[in-house]
This record gives sequence, C-alpha cells and structure tokens, in this order.
Amino acid sequence: MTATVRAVQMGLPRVRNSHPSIADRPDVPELVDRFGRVARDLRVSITEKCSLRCTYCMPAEGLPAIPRERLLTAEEIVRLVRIAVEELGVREVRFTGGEPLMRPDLEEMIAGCAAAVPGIPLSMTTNAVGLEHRAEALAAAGLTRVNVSLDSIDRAHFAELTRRDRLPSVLAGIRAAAAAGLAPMKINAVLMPETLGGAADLLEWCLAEGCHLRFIEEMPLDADHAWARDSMIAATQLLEVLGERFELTEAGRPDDPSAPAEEWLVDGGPATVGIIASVTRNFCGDCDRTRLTAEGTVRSCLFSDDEIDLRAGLRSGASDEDLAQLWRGAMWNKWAGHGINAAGFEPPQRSMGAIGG
Ligand SMILES: Nc1nc2c(ncn2[C@@H]2O[C@H](COP(=O)(O)OP(=O)(O)OP(=O)(O)O)[C@@H](O)[C@H]2O)c(=O)[nH]1
Ligand SMILES: C[S@@+](CC[C@H](N)C(=O)[O-])C[C@H]1O[C@@H](n2cnc3c(N)ncnc32)[C@H](O)[C@@H]1O
Ligand code: SF4
Ligand code: SF4
Repeated sequence: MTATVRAVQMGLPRVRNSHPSIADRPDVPELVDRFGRVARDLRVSITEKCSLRCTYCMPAEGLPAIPRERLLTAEEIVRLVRIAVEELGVREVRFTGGEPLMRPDLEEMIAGCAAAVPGIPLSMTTNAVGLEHRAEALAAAGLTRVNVSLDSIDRAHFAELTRRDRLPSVLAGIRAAAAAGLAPMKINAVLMPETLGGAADLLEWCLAEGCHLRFIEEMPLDADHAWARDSMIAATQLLEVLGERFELTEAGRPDDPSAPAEEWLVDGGPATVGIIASVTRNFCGDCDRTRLTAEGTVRSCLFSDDEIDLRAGLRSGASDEDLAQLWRGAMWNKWAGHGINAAGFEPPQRSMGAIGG
C-alpha cells in the first residue's frame, strides 16, 4: 500500500493536500521525525461535539456536525490505539475532543483500549460536564486519570467564558473523578485578559481541593479567529499577578522533559502551579505528540493542516502494517514547530475543538 494524503471534508475547512516523502526516513518502527524527535504520546480526538462553547475554542453555534459515517467507531479507535502501541512505540494515550463525554460509547472504547494495550496509561481531557454520573464507570473501564478544563470558579464568569451556566456540574464532576480514584487530577485554565484577575482565586481553590492547576497561554486556535499576539496574556504577566499572593519558585519540568507545563513551587512547595507557555516559551523542540482526529486522520502537529487519512485503509482491509506505515510517513514530515511568532504566520484551518488540544 502506498502513502496517500486525503483532503478532509466534513463541514470543517478543507485541509491541504500534499504527498509526504519518506524516501530519506530511517527504517525504524517508531514515529520519528526529521528533527530527531520520537512521538510516544498519542492524543485521540473522538468527537467534535461539546456541551460548552468556550470563546477561545468554539464558535457560539458549535462546530459543524461530522456525519456519523465519517466518525471513527469505538472499535476502529481501539484498533488504531493498539497499532500505535504495538507497532509504533506509543506509551500513553489521551482521549479528547470536542468533549469526549459527548460520546455514549466512551466506556466501551476505554474498556476496549484497556484490554488491547494493558499497562498503557489511558487519560482524558474533559470539561467535566456530566462526569459526576460516569466517573466510576470510566475508572472501572480502565481510565487512569483526567485533566479538567476550568477557567473560573465564579459562576457568572464561568457562564460568560463558556456561554453555558454549567459550573455546578463541572465542580461535581471534579469531585466525583477524585472519589473514583482518577488521580492525580490536573486543572487547565486558559490565560486571557478576562481570566487574569481571577487567577489567584482559582489557584487558591485548586490548592484547597488538592488539584494541580496549570495555566495555558492562549494559542491562535479559536474558531472565531479573535486571537491577537498583542492582546494575549503571557506567562510573565501571570507570574506577576500570582506573585502578589503567593511566593513562586521555578522548578522546571521535574517529571518529564517533554511535558508542556513548566512548574513553579507555591509558597515553598510541595504544591506546584504549572504554566504551559505554548507561545512565549514554546516546547516544540521536545515535542513527543502524535494526534488522531475524530475522522481518522493523523495530524503531526497542532498547527499543521497536512493530515494523512487512515480511515479509508481501516475500512478497506488495510493490514496493521499498512496503517502503521502511513502513520510513520505522516510523522516523518512533522514540522519543526508551530511558527506562531514568525512573520507571515497563518493559523491552521481547524480550530482547537476540531483537533483536540
Ligand atoms: N503547543 C502545544 N500545546 C499543547 C500540546 N499538547 C497540549 N497542549 C496544550 O496544553 C494543554 C493541556 O493539555 P492536556 O490535554 O491537559 O494534556 P497534557 O498537558 O499533555 O497532560 P499531562 O500528561 O496530564 O500533563 C492543551 O489544552 C493545550 O493547550 C502540544 O502538543 N502543543
Ligand atoms: C479542545 S479541549 C478538548 C477537551 C475538553 N473539551 C476540554 O475542554 O478539556 C482541550 C484543551 O484545549 C484547550 N484549549 C482550547 N482552545 C485553546 C486555545 N485557543 N489556546 C490554548 N488552549 C486551548 C482547553 O482549555 C482544553 O484544556
Ligand atoms: S475547550 Fe473543550 S469544553 Fe471548551 S469549547 Fe473547546 S472542546 Fe468544548
Ligand atoms: S505546536 Fe506542534 S510541534 Fe509544537 S509542541 Fe505542539 S504539536 Fe508539538
């Protein structure tokens, strides 16, 4: 089977159509790229649907629906996860979206993956709406931990940022996940002019709840294309604001040099707060990520619209090795980095909710 690139058409913008060259790729099983990086962290987007409409991510009306037949089934996802682990050296898997809890077959998918790749951590990034009712079943199915997006603990402000009044459900979800043993729990908050003022309160709340908070610099991946370099809040501004209430000491990336978040000890530790400074202190040089979209394309970088289709092969009898080889080709051609700070930067056609964060 030869490598093919397909344009993805699903009511979302059409992606670029180019052919990956793998002529100079070394013959190794892992997902290596031209810059010496190896992708071992797989992020699987499983839906475009979401229960919230965060302004930095989704348009008010939500993303165009992906026709059912274009969406990977739970069984197809389990097969691709198994190929990623067995053939390509992937060592951790994260489910994302859209909102993964919008899929009623999530438990089935997690249980299938847990059986197919025993011992591989299976995590989920979620907004936690409704998690309260599913945390136990998800943990029982084999989910190991969750990261929850939460930008404000003020109900009115939360409703403004997400265009939905669902804070009570999110907080109940966070507590249910902790009770179900989905730990350690990380909370993600996107930095914006509107959230900077509440950042210290959010950190105080997370410390009290025993959750690990990370702030994320906003990236130009909002569906409304409102992001502007001049008005984004940088990590340095956050540090100044938090520094007024807490004593912060830089601790780097103590657990994993490829982790997006850099850590700061809070008041001498052991608690820390993380900052994912994707724009001002990017970590592309150590990137270890590979992504699958909900429609079954491999996306090598958040910012690259060149995607390789695996779904057609999945549905037409391709062998595991055929699919693995397509995946290797996609990753060999991964870009050096996002290029946000370069002159002439153009945001990708997919917004964050259509990629999976
Ligand atoms: N630029 C960039 N940002 C990323 C990447 N992966 C994650 N992020 C950002 O980091 C945020 C948090 O990601 P999570 O889904 O919680 O995953 P994680 O931080 O890798 O998770 P842990 O393994 O639990 O630390 C995302 O919302 C993105 O904004 C990446 O590959 N590149
Ligand atoms: C796209 S969401 C999908 C999973 C789930 N719905 C959630 O919100 O956790 C994944 C992550 O992307 C982050 N995100 C969304 N838009 C972003 C942007 N423009 N810049 C940085 N992070 C963004 C969210 O904060 C969230 O942590
Ligand atoms: S960040 Fe997550 S919860 Fe918010 S709109 Fe995007 S997909 Fe939905
Ligand atoms: S922007 Fe692309 S290269 Fe940089 S860390 Fe994210 S996925 Fe990796």
